[in-house]
Amino acid sequence: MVVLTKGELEQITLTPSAQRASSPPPPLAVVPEVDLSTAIDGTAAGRAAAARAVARACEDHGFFKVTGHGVQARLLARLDAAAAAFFALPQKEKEKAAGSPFGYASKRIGGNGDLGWVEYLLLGVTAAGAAAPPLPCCSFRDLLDEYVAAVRKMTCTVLELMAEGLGLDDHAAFARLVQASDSDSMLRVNHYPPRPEPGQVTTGFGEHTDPQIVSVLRSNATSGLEISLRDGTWAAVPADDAASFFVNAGDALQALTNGRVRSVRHRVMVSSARPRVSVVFFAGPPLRERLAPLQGLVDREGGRRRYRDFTWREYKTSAFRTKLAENRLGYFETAAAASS
Ligand SMILES: O=C(O)CCC(=O)C(=O)O
Ligand SMILES: [Fe+2]
Repeated sequence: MVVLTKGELEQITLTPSAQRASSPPPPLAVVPEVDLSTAIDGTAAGRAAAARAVARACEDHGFFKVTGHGVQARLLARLDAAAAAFFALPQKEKEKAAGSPFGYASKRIGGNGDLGWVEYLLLGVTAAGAAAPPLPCCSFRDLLDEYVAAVRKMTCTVLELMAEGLGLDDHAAFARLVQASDSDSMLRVNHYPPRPEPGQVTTGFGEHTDPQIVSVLRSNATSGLEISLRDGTWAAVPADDAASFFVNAGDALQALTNGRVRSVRHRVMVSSARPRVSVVFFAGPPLRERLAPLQGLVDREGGRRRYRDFTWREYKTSAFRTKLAENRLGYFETAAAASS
């Protein structure tokens, strides 16, 4: 993997609160693991077991690891190599792909002053694949399309299992939103260079919840990701083996499930001697989609509805005005949820 030597990231001045010079890292998270192969090519009983495992992992943690997903290891290795080659380009070259909201950016996350020790490519995803700006790097663009197709398919399998495991009659309730030709999904490729000062820990990506239904994430087997547990403490996600994916529930799923699945707060802390590269597929609904807690799940709570209806466009407009760390879903809570 590539290390930036004299990049512009090194000129970021982060606030002292973004640094963690001496405090010990948080304990390791126990991340549930679901083997999708039993659902993809297994028996009905295997599928039912995988559905239960996905639903349990969602309800307990909102964060889990999937293996046996069927996405080819060769594709993942090629993507890692292409991402490393892109971020190793001279700054001027990378900036040819700069844009807002999509394209290359460094250190600025969103439009409200959030900074991190990160540079990234944010891409829209269309029915045909990744809507990338012209990228000054070889075959990156074609690979992104291939990757999006494979990961979207796997994400939809996970979402079908989730609906099944949560006991919904409509097993396509979540997956349909991501399969729609106008689904508002995105892909982000993040690069966190190692810190130049030994022992220094810096915020790579400040704490936040992801807006979409789920985010499906993998990295180059490098640590840094941390999740907030139900009691509010932080836990470090053990580095993955570069062949598995992590699934992270987002705000849209929390609303659709009437709060039964929690959108997991997470952040990336950078200390490692290795650069971290992560690739995140954000599976979102169409902008026009009206999201409301699913009736079957509201009924199970004695009719108590925790979120009011909102279109995905409304959520995004509202979230766009906030800082990264804010509780963006709070704005859509009903009085019943706020008082519970
Ligand atoms: O780099 C990571 O592992 C997580 C990044 C992240 O949370 C995001 O892009 O939303
Ligand atoms: Fe995130």
